[in-house]
This record gives sequence, C-alpha cells and structure tokens, in this order.
Amino acid sequence: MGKGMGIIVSKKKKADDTAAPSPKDKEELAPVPKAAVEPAAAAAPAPPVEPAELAAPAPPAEPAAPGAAAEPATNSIPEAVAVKDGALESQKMSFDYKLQPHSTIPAPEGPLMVCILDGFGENEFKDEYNAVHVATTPTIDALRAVPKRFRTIKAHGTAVGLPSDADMGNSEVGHNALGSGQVVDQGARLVDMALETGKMFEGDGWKLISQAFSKHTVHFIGLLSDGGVHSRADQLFGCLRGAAARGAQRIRCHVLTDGRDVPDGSSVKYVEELEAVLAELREKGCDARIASGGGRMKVTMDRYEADWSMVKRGWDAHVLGKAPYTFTDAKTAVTTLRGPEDATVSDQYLDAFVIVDEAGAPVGTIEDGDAVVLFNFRADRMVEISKAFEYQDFTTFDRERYPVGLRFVGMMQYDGDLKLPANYLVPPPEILHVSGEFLVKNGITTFACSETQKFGHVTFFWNGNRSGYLDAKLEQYLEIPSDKIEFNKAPDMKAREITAASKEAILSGKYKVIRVNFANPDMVGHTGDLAATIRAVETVDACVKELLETVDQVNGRWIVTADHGNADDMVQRDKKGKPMKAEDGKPLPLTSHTLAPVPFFIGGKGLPDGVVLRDDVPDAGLANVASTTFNLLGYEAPGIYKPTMVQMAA
Ligand SMILES: O=C(O)[C@@H](CO)OP(=O)(O)O
Ligand SMILES: [Mn+2]
Ligand SMILES: [Mn+2]
Repeated sequence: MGKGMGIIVSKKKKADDTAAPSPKDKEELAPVPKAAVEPAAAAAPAPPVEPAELAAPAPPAEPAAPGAAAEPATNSIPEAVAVKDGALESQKMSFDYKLQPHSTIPAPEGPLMVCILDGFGENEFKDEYNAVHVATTPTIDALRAVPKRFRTIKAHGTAVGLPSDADMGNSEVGHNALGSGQVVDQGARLVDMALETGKMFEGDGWKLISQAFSKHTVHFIGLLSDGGVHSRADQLFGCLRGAAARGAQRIRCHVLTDGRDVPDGSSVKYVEELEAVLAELREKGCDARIASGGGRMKVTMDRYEADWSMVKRGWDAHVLGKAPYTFTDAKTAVTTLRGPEDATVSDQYLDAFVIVDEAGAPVGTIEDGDAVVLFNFRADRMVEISKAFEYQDFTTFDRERYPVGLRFVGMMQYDGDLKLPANYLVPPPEILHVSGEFLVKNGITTFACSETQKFGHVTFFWNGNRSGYLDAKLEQYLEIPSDKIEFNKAPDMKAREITAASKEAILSGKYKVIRVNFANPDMVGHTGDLAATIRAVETVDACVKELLETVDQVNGRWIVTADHGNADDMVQRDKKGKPMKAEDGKPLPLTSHTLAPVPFFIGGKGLPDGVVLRDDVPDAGLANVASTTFNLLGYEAPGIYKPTMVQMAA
C-alpha cells in the first residue's frame, strides 16, 4: 500500500485492561480484538542444533560494521563471496564487462554526477499538501522547463520488481533498480511465491526452526503492517499458520508498530488482526501470543548503525523480557503508549513494551533452544539485530544473556557478503552485474556520498545488496553522520554537509562518477509534518543548485532524479483523491511513500546540445537510468540492461 490509498484509522477507546487469558484455558480464549570487513572470515554458518543438545553451536564471530568509514584497502569484496553457487559464479566470472565507446555520444571532459532526491515524486495531486509543489524550488523548476531534458519515470510496483502496481516504491528496490539497470523479483514477491508454492516450508531455514516446534518456542520478530516495504502481515500470518500446522507448540510474536509505511494509528488494527490469527491458532491447541513490541523508529529497526540503542531496547524487550512498560495484552499496550488524543505518540515511536502474565512475569522471553524468525524481508533495518542474534562474541552492547542453541533465521539472508544470517527462509534476489561492477572493471572512479540514514542506499542497495567496496582503489564512499532526532525538528538534515563534500569531490578531478543522495524529502516526509517537509524540499533545491554549478565549472554532466515519491503527498486521500480530515477538522497526515513517478533530468555544460531524451520509451522506470548513465559517460550501455532514455539527435 502507498500514499494515495488512504485509510481512515479511527482512534479506538482504551481497551479493557484485564489480565490476558491463560493460553491453557481454551474456554477463555475469546479473540482480543565499523571498521573494515573480510567477509569470508565471518561466513561460517551456525550448524543446526538437535533439540536435546543445547551446547552452544558456535555462531560465527562478529565482523565489524561494513561500509561506514571503512579503510578502503581492506574492504574490497572477494568476487566469489558475492555469488551463491557454482553456476552463478562461473556466469559471473566469464561475464564480459568491457564497455565500448558510444557511437555518437562523446565522453565528457568532466565528471558525471548522479543526484538522487530521496522521496521526491512528481505527483498528480498538485495542491497544498504536495510539499514538492508548494515549496519554492527555482532550481528544479528551471530544470523542468528545459525541453527534451526532463521526463518522469516509474518508481513503484512491477517496474521495480514489487508484487503489484498497488505497491509504492521504496529505497531498497529503487536503488537496486537504479544501480543495476535491471528489474528483479524483490523480497516481497519472493516471499509471496515461497508461501504460495509451499517452498517456504521445505527449505533448510524452515527445517532449522522446526527443530524447536515440539519442545521449545518459536519467536517471530518484525514490522507489523501491510506496508510491503519491509514486511507484510499476511506473510507473517502465513508463517504462523504454517508453523502451527506443522506442529509448533508454542509461538510468541514480537511486534514493531509501523505508522510510517501505513497511516499513523493503524497499529491498533494490525494488533487486532494478529490477535485474531493467534486466537485461531490457540483454538487448534498452539499456545500462541504476542510477547513484546515497540515502535519501529525506537525499537530494534535501526539501520546503518545510526543508533544502536534502538537495537538494545529491542533485545531487552524481546529476549530478556525487560522494557519500561509492561501490559497484559498488546492492544492495551499500543493504545496506552499512543497516549491521549491531543498528545499522541506516533506508532513509529512507541516505547518498548513487554507482555506479562497475572503475576507480572514476561510471557515470552527467548530461551535456550528456541527458534527466532525475523519476518522482515528487507535488509537494512534487520542487519543490526541479526548480528546481535548471530554473533556469539558480539560486543556492541551488553546482551546480558545470550540464549544457547538458538535456531535463528531471517526471512531472507540480509547481507550476502557477510552471509548474515547464515540461515534464512527464502533466498534473497540475485542482483548480478550491477553498474558499479562495469565501472570498476573499466577503471572508472566513483565517489558516493550521503548521510547515515541513506548511506547504505547509495552503496549497499546501489551495488545489489553488497556491503563494502566493489574496488576500494577506484571508489570512495563517504558517510556524513546523521542527526539522532526526529527529522522534522531539523529538516535541513545534513544536506549542506553532503553538498560541501560532493563539491570538493567534483572539483578534485579524482572521480569520473559522483553519486549523491539527499535524504530530506523522504526522511522529513515520513514524519508527516507538511511545513518541515516543504522546508526539506527547499533546502535540497538550493543544494542541487550548488552542485549543478560546480559540475558546470568542470564541464561535467549530470542526472538528477529520485528513487520514489514521499514529500509529493502529505495527506491521506479518499478514493477520489480528496484530502481526508480527522474529526477535529485537521488533515490526516500521510507519512508513507507514494505511488508517484519521479522526475528525471539530464544536463550540464559538458553535455552536447544534441543529447536529448528519447520519446519512444514512455514506460521507462528507474531501471532505465543505468543505461542512460553509461551513455552520458560516453559508453554504449550493457546489453543486459533496460534501454537507455537518451539519444544524440540527428
Ligand atoms: O525508512 C524506511 O525504512 C523506509 C520506509 O519504511 O523508507 P526508505 O525506503 O526510503 O528507506
Ligand atoms: Mn528512498
Ligand atoms: Mn522512505
């Protein structure tokens, strides 16, 4: 679901705070509504453990964080670890990466800059709630006015490998498509297929967790919504039913509330839906309950090591059963933690909570021999918690207790280089021959820069979910540390610092490709704060102006585009597109991405006048950008990529 598919979420009255029913008593069970990484060194998978034998299975040692501030010399990725099996390896090894000069477009004198305005869509609704439209953006306005050098491209749904065109785009699939020039079936779709075909229940990951079915607890941890960006509730339900049907005796869910990919306040509805499924399982004799939770931006789902304290809060709640708040049922937890109508805490930021029994004891701590499933398919916000579960010698925070003999799996493997986690339910997408590989194999230098919140987007996602450098001698990745606050409070974020660093890189003459991501329209858009998002867009417009002028100084060329919409619609709408209002008359904010296409601009003093956008690729999407990039560098595009959007006019 995405922006433009509004749902009114009515605020429910505080739920009855009676003690949770004993799972044994079916009569009472009415449904309650950094440093460098040598990937190979970290690759030893934890062997499956027999139920009886709870000796430590010696999980792999913890490698340090990839990417961020890595020492280039030791951070390169051995070719062989980026592929999964012999067939793929040989396909990759024998692949011809040699780029040929373009037949009509000459190579530029200066560099090519590719600038991603994260979450900046071209929305059909051009009203007061479209921050892109309302913001004063002289730079982007001028770009839109240049004939044959501006168009929009698709950034959502099947154009980026998602299950349907009702799925909004997101940074993972967007940057994958931008960086790889190809459309691959993404995690959401692969999990759907694994459930539909039953393959989910036949794989090694499932076999591992099924060892815990008879005598231990199976825990499911992840984002509870149907946003389809990181996870989907229906997929969780499929796994829960699948586990119970195959003999799981005891199931515990640890739920992270969303309000970012779905409307704020909808957490209550998703908890009710989950409770109904758990009640159904209890009817069938499986002791199934929610055990802990918290808001996705406060608990467990940190990314790119922006704030490890989030992950510690998650560990404490899910594993140890410790949290600042305890409740006897999850609906009461969520409604209470959201607070009163006039001062609500958003679903994204709910405090950690633990569900306890009548005696105050947590109902679902994670114990020796238990199975743990992270049910998110998307990687970025699962990597840190995976490390805490997977690495026995993990030291980033004090885990206090590390359960012995855990059967730990991800919905997918989140990092193919680190092989993290070693065990998973569904194999992740294979994204081969990404544009960065063509660049490094042809000796072309790259500088990539963003702030922490988007750093992995322009590196890890861009490179087809590979951590670290493709070639440390030819690439420089720069991470500007993000603020650790809600971004509507500082909507400029680190745009000016990113601009300054990128200008320096452009002028240095060291790099042929400059890749920049500005986080503001997306990260501020996710807060639902319209005024702050307008400011975010204006800041980015001013920064783009500086970058374009700098590229012009060195006779370079540029592409300015985006990965998906967000800031371009800040209100929930009804089916006809009419803004929806709460009972108090205030507009209902929209925090999610949108289904809108994104702008695509080309230009630069070093771009010959004859280079224009073609008019025969009307359906082009993000995956058509990579070919275009190679053309603007003066090369023919790789044949396996989606077609270019540019040509030299006759
Ligand atoms: O913040 C995130 O995790 C997602 C939204 O769920 O946004 P993006 O895809 O832009 O990173
Ligand atoms: Mn994005
Ligand atoms: Mn986003």
